[in-house]
Amino acid sequence: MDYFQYQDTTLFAENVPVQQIAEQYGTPCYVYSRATIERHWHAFDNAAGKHPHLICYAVKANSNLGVLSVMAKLGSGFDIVSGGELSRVIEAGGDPSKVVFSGVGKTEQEIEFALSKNILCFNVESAPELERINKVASQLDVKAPISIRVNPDVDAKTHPYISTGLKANKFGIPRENAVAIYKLAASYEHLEIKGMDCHIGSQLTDIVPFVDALDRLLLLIDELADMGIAISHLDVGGGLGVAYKDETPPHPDTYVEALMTRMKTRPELKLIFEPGRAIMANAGILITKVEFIKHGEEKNFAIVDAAMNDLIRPALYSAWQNIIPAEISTNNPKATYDIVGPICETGDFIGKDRELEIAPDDLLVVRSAGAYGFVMASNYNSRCRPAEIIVDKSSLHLVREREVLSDLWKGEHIIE
Ligand SMILES: Cc1ncc(COP(=O)(O)O)c(C=O)c1O
Ligand SMILES: N[C@@H](CCCC[NH3+])C(=O)O
Repeated sequence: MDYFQYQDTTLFAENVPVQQIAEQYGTPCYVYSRATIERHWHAFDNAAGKHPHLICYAVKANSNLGVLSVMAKLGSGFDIVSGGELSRVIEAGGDPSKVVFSGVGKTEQEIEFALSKNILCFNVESAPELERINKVASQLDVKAPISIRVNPDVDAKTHPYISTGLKANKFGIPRENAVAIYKLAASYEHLEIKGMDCHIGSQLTDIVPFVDALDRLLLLIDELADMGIAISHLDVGGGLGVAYKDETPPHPDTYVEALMTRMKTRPELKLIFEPGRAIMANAGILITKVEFIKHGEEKNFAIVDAAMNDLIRPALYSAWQNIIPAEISTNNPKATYDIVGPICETGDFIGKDRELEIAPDDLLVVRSAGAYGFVMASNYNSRCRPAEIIVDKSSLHLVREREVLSDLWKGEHIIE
């Protein structure tokens, strides 16, 4: 079921025509479907069934408070990578005791903040980080719950910029050093070993690397158990891919069920999932308006009001996202366009070589824009960042106002 569908020639977001959203809130704007978010989240949760588990939505994919509040109402946990993300989770009504804290560079202030909120676990990425967490916990006279992020060294076969499970990556502890680091953790008075975690990359479309990684971690858990180090949860990270074009990633339930087959003999070991993209990417669109049509010698350009500052994935990863009209029209000649923004960079494109029948003032919709969209937006070229809206059946909720000019220089000062 797709909640962004045409009825006749008109594209709808749930029960609302996209055109109406643009008229009400202007363009460019991001729109997220509540029903889609909930359906994706439940797909993970239901597939895990009765086995002890927690879905910790990866906040980095889309950290809008409205989105987080939808997730919080479902009883979701959260995977965070900064004090800022923890603050957002709390602000949105999320439960800090369901928060796992990932990331390679946690500061003392962030650790102290997270300890004061009694988070579920720190996913630790290095020996110096263990030492730092122990130090902060001892100052507060508490025990910090920790998990070690083990790098299982499996090739996730994804874009090199978003592959994280290989030896050459900055993330995690190499498999062969894992026992030593767990022993080190056990020696610290203010740490409490809770779990083991991994995250092998993002936009993975094959199930095999996930299962391989899980198998490697389970062997390690057994090895630690023999040494008297008990692990009570296993966090398998995120990374499940989505269909942007013709990819065929496993459905969340197929993915979760594949991992569950390995867990049948371990009813006590709680599983944690950290999906980001799989929940949010196809729950969101970016609406943009065609400003000009420009016919060049070699190319036709549709210059739109969204740019790489609003959605950087095409420019950064050559990512392909579908671009479709809000209203199908046959009044205009069919032509092949590069869809580009107004920013002064050749790399400022949203899509290339797209066949469309469009004219100035038409609305275009960039699909699969709910994850790593607004969160990676910037003010480059002093452009105000777009509005964000959640559609819930026939209701629209403005969950982030479009920036205004004075937001651009907030906190800046001129000198005399
Ligand atoms: C530790 C960790 N967990 C979860 C995620 C979410 O990944 P994805 O959006 O691919 O599910 C990421 C980002 O790749 C991550 O670094
Ligand atoms: N930002 C990336 C994904 C990064 C994953 C972060 N761990 C994307 O848009 O695909």
